[in-house]
Amino acid sequence: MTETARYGKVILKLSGEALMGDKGYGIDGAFVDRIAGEIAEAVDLGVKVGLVIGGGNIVRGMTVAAEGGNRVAGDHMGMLATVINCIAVHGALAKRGVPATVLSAVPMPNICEPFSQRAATAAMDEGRVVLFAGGTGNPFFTTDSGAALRAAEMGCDAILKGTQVDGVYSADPKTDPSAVRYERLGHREAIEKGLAVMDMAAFALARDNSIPIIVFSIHQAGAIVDVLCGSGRATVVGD
Ligand SMILES: Nc1ncnc2c1ncn2[C@@H]1O[C@H](COP(=O)(O)OP(=O)(O)OP(=O)(O)O)[C@@H](O)[C@H]1O
Ligand SMILES: O=c1ccn([C@@H]2O[C@H](COP(=O)(O)O)[C@@H](O)[C@H]2O)c(=O)[nH]1
Repeated sequence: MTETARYGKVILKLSGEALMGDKGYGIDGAFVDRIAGEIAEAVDLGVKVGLVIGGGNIVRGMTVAAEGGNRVAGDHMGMLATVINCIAVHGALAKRGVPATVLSAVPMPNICEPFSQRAATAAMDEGRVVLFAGGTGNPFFTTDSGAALRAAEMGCDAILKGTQVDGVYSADPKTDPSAVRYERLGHREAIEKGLAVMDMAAFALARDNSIPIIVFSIHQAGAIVDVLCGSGRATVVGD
C-alpha cells in the first residue's frame, strides 16, 4: 500500500547524541546511512524536508562550562559540532542521489553556503533537502531552538524531533522509571510542567507559531516515514 504523508513541509530535528550509535563518541556511519535512507523515502513521498542536527555526540557548551571552560567558547564549539554532523549526513544523502544543501548560520563559505531565508526557501522549493547547520548561530541556545526558528521561518507544518526516547513523559524516563508517557499534550502544558525533552524557548517559539512538535525515538527503524504518515509511536505536542 502506498503511504500518504500527513505533513507537506517539515523540520526534522535529529539527536546529535544518537548519531554516535554504539561508539560512545563521534559519528556511526551505519546509523547515518540508515537515516539518509529514511530521509530519501520521505522525499519520495513528496515531503519537503529541512534537517536540524544536534551536536551532543561531539560537544555541548554546557558541558564545557561545567568542566570550568568558557560557556560562549563551548557554545561556539557546539555549533561547529552541528556543522560536522550536517556534513556527514549530507555525504550520506549525496551517496544516495538525494539533492541536498548545507546552509550554515555561522558563515564558513569555503565549506558550505551561509544561511539565508531566501536561499533556504529556494532550495526547499526545488525539492532539495536543506541541512540547517550551526543552530541559531548564537550562544546560549540549542538546536531545538534552531529547529523551531527554522520551522517558523520556512513555514513548516511540523517539527519532528527524533530523539533518544519514544515520546514526552511526565518526567525524564531515563532517570525516573515511574514517568508516564503522553500520547498528546499542548505546548502550554509542556511549558507549564517544564518537560525537559526540549528547551522552553523552543516550545514557546513553536507555540507562538502554532507548529506541532512530534517527539519519537530515532532508534526505531522506519520511524521517520511512520511518523510523517501519522502511524508511528510518538507524542504529539500541539495546542
Ligand atoms: N519529560 C521528558 N520526556 C521525555 N524525555 C525527557 C524528558 N525530560 C528530559 N528528557 C530527556 O531529554 C532528552 C532529549 O533531549 P535533548 O534534546 O537534550 O537530546 P537529543 O535529542 O539527544 O539532542 P542532542 O544530542 O542533539 O543534544 C531525552 O533523551 C530524555 O532523556
Ligand atoms: O543555536 C545554537 C545551537 C547550538 N549551540 C551549541 O551547540 C551545542 C550542540 O547543540 P545541541 O542542541 O545541544 O545538540 C549546544 O549544546 C550549544 O552549546 C548554540 O550555542 N547555539
